[in-house]
Amino acid sequence: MTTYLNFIDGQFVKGSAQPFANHFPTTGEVIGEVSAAGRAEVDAAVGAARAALKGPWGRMPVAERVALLRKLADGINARFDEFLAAEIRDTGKPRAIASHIDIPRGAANFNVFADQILTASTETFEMATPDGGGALNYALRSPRGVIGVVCPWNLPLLLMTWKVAPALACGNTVVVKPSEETPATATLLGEVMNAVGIPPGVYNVVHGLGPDAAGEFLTSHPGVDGITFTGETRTGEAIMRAAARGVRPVSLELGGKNAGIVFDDADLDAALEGIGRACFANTGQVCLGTERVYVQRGIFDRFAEGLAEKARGYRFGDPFDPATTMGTVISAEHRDKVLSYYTKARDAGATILAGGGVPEMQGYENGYWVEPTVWTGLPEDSAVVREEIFGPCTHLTPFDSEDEVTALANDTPYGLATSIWTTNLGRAHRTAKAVDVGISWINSWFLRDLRTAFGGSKASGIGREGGVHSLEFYTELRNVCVKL
Ligand SMILES: NC(=O)c1ccc[n+]([C@@H]2O[C@H](COP(=O)([O-])OP(=O)(O)OC[C@H]3O[C@@H](n4cnc5c(N)ncnc54)[C@H](O)[C@@H]3O)[C@@H](O)[C@H]2O)c1
Ligand SMILES: O=C/C=C/C=C(\O)C(=O)O
Repeated sequence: MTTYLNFIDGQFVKGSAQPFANHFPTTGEVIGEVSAAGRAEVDAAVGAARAALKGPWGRMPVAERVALLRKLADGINARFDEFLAAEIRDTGKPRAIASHIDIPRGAANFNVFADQILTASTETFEMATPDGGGALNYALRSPRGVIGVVCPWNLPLLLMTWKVAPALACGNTVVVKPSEETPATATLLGEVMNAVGIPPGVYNVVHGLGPDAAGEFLTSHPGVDGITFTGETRTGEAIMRAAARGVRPVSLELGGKNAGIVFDDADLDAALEGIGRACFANTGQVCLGTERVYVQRGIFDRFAEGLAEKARGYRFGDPFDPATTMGTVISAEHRDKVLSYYTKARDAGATILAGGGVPEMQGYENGYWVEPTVWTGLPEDSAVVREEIFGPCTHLTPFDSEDEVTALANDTPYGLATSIWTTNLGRAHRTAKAVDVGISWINSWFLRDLRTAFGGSKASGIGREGGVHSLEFYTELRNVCVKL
């Protein structure tokens, strides 16, 4: 049985809060115990992070920091199989996903921001002055300080280092609060941090729940200078309230109810492949995923049957088996939440084109399984179409015109992502401009250039991370004016 310890000032330490079990979602069995941090450990972690800013880390030249970031990427890759096994045991996600997405990106994020900080420039302005001598303005970037990092459970390592890498690249120190569902890879990264020579206190991990626990203790701690959060919108609201005390900046990557839009001139096979992944990849637990698809009437029936066939084509099983293409959802509670929407859809009279229940799983009866599901026939104001479910399910609605579908797509409090499928160039760009989201894909989905601005509008978040946008959050930009 594994014990997941907190990582504070370069040491693994037990927490003073009530420990809790960690489950393997595939079988429901307890595989470990999480040593939850109390206020004392969170305070110690923030103190260690503050002290590290004043130590060698705070004085380290950029080139040295960059070399250490690259060693972190190498360190994760050198222990790839350990990180892979840890992520699979925590999430139940198939090896095929964790080995191609989670762990490679979890390592790559450190190289991405090592490159970014090396080439980052700041602005300079010459100005005229009444005496004719002129003046020069130049900008300086300085670290924001101690960053609180609060993470979700769907892509645990990837989404954690998506924040930690730029934070460290910019010279900050971090206190990470992984999701209570997925403690393993953040803990393992502590070992890599020590192994490559990251000074103690630069990277700290405190485990625990959110409200009235490590999450809240961290985000309300006065020693935290900025908070970066990925998770549910309502949690983001709670974190904003905590950050308001002391006027700390927040970067929020929140929920979504993303629309897929398929016009009748789309490449049908490409649209089915892309929308299929957007609906069902990672058992539908991807914030950028698609839980509502609008299909132009001319191809609706063909598309609906094709997507239903995709849903029926997944193979459930042992996530370590390379042949498995769909795993469980993260927890019994989340399974029950997803199945409650399956019930709502059925009770509301949805036409169920595929799935709608729980697969037969010989030998894995206690796993948190749900079937990939495709519905149609519900009104736009139904819960299934309005609310984020975060499972392998989607609702199809036919449409006729471009104006109609952009209105349908925008009729949501969220604004995270969309994918648009058409071979008409003008319509593609018009629709991408008209749909009010942070990220639009045309004839593609989840193609990620990590230099681009990543984030959502409306209830999907505040701020952008990625490329230079991360530097905007993880540094303070200061102007110096010199009289010549
Ligand atoms: N926009 C994005 O990039 C993105 C990416 C991944 C997931 N998400 C969203 O995340 C959600 C799923 O992840 P989740 O269930 O872990 O989200 P969640 O909000 O339940 O939890 C996220 C983290 O917040 C912590 N937390 C909860 N309440 C807190 C509080 N009051 N104070 C401080 N910390 C608190 C949790 O312990 C966890 O570590 C979905 O809504 C999904 O859309 C968004
Ligand atoms: O579930 C949400 C996925 C987010 C992905 C990223 O933040 C990324 O690809 O950088």
